[in-house]
Amino acid sequence: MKVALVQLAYGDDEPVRERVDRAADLVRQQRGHDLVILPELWAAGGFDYRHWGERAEEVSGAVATVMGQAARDAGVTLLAGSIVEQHPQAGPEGKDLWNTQLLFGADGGLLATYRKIHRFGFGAGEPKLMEAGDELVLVDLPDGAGGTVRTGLTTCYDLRFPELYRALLDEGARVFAIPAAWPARRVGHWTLLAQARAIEDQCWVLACNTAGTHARHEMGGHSIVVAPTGDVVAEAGTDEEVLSVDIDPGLADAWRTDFPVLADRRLPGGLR
Ligand SMILES: O=C(O)CCC(=O)C(=O)O
Repeated sequence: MKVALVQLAYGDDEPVRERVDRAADLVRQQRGHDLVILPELWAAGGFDYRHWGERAEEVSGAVATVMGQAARDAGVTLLAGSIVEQHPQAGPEGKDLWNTQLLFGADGGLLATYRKIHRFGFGAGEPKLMEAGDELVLVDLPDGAGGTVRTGLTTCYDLRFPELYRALLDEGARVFAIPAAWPARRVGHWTLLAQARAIEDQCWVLACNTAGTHARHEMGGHSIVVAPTGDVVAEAGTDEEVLSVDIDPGLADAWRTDFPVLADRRLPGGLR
């Protein structure tokens, strides 16, 4: 299964429309891959809270339209990172925005959406402006060999919450796909937690971060592909870069057989 992680770099000086066209061109250049992944909130700006309201759109909006076309032009499954989703019906906290991933099939059709469950910002940014998602999302993605591989979708800060990945594992995940806008200051946590999730759940981790500096936040880059064994198969630097990697989805099951740690899971009585 050939995957491409498009570690987009952007700053405040690039108009959103140009960024969208540039990202679409990068996706079109990935023809031949089975899966292409973009980072979190790359069009609206991962930390550009002030502009989220005006840049919000429905899951059938302008960014989605361009990304669907790019997926179809390239003939790839495209996890187009996330958008600031505006929905006519407000959520339980009375807000109408979500941080929502868009997944397109190779025919350009929208296959799935995932609303970020853990909002980052400690009372500012996401928790102030957005609702939290509350649904696990798993999709069976083409594995490049005529089959499919069960893939769990999560976003950025979700990476800090191992119980979410256990839940995805228990729903059959072999791969975790993780678009992000993770800052440079804590990039050590990012690479370490990506490896931890791969090791503890014996899954592939495909973690696509943002590069560049926007809204006074330097992004960390270091997009990373980690095998179910914990081996780092590829890791980007800090600039814009496309990580192109051939992964064997069957390695998750092979490794679980070789090293059957998941079969030894136990919960003390009170936690069952
Ligand atoms: O957890 C972190 O350190 C960064 C998370 C983050 O930037 C996000 O979820 O947007």
